[in-house]
Amino acid sequence: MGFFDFWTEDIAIDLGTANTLIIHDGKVVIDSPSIVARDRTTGKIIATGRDASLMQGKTHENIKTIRPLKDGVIADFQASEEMIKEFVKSIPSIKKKVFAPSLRMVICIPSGITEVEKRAVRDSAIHMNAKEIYLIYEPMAAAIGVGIDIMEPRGNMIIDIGGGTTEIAVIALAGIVCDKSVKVAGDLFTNDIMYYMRTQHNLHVGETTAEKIKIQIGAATEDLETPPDDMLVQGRDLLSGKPKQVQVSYREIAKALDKSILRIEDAVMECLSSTPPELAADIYNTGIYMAGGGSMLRGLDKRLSRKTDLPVYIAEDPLRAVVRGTGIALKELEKYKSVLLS
Ligand SMILES: Nc1ncnc2c1ncn2[C@@H]1O[C@H](COP(=O)(O)OP(=O)(O)OP(=O)(O)O)[C@@H](O)[C@H]1O
Repeated sequence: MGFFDFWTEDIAIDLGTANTLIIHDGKVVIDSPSIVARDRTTGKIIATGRDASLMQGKTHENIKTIRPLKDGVIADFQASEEMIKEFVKSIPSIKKKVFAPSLRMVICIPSGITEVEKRAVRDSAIHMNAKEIYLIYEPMAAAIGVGIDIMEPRGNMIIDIGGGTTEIAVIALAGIVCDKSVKVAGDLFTNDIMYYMRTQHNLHVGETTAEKIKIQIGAATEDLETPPDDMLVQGRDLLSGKPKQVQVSYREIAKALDKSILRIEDAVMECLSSTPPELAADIYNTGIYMAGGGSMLRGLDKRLSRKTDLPVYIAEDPLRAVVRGTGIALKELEKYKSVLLS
């Protein structure tokens, strides 16, 4: 270990549209919604992560909640930098330090990201005192995170359904052979539910409530083997303006999400049809792996399996697969150098 290594901390970041996760010393030390709350009069950030997320939809005119990432990329640079700084500062072993350490970072990025967007991620890391920065594509990180040996001469398909994007990739010999990134994921599912409640029940529900509906009774198909019970949903009646409650079934939510899921199905089929035949033969044997929070939507694995005639497996801890893979790449930098963009 060099002298200056005492001042260097290694961190792996999954900077997601919905959640930011950080691994430090081999452990997940931050797992928090990607949200900040800003005081409009002073311009200062007054809450970050979970605290800011509790304020969402309940703020007055002096407070604004911001989600700094949109569709997997940084949309508000200042807010995103301040958010990551707060997260890094709150890591217990870094908090104890008198001087801010310099950082060696591996950050994962969507595969459909542009050069300008990559530059923005790098610049943000530099402003945070990062002296070594590596970027890794999300599907690659997800594949490592679910335990796929990406170095092998064997094709594997991975689908990462996050908050802003769904990334589909075929990986072999440590490279992405073909990929497809669509802006259809958890956030759009939530919007679909808000729209459905407005148009079918005349009920205006907020984003937080719509996300709760998605998690509690959301489904990708109307024929679930073990369906969840109906849910009572409260919101504001669009006609009378009064608070109102309605009962909603998973079948209704499956209908509400159908169009978005069709778009994911199409993207998967497109990726499969551009896969070279030898790799397609491998995928026939290995099946498809899914990661990301969106992959937990009930029945989505079955629906994709029916569509592709392939077995579909969901990662053990889908919300953490990407950060786990990013953390492994950080730990074994030499081994994974060929998949890291420096
Ligand atoms: N049980 C569940 N069922 C359906 N969706 C879920 C469930 N749990 C979490 N989600 C959704 O998963 C999404 C977040 O997933 P994840 O943390 O993987 O995304 P992200 O990495 O922040 O996004 P991106 O990769 O697009 O930048 C959210 O939209 C959330 O509502």
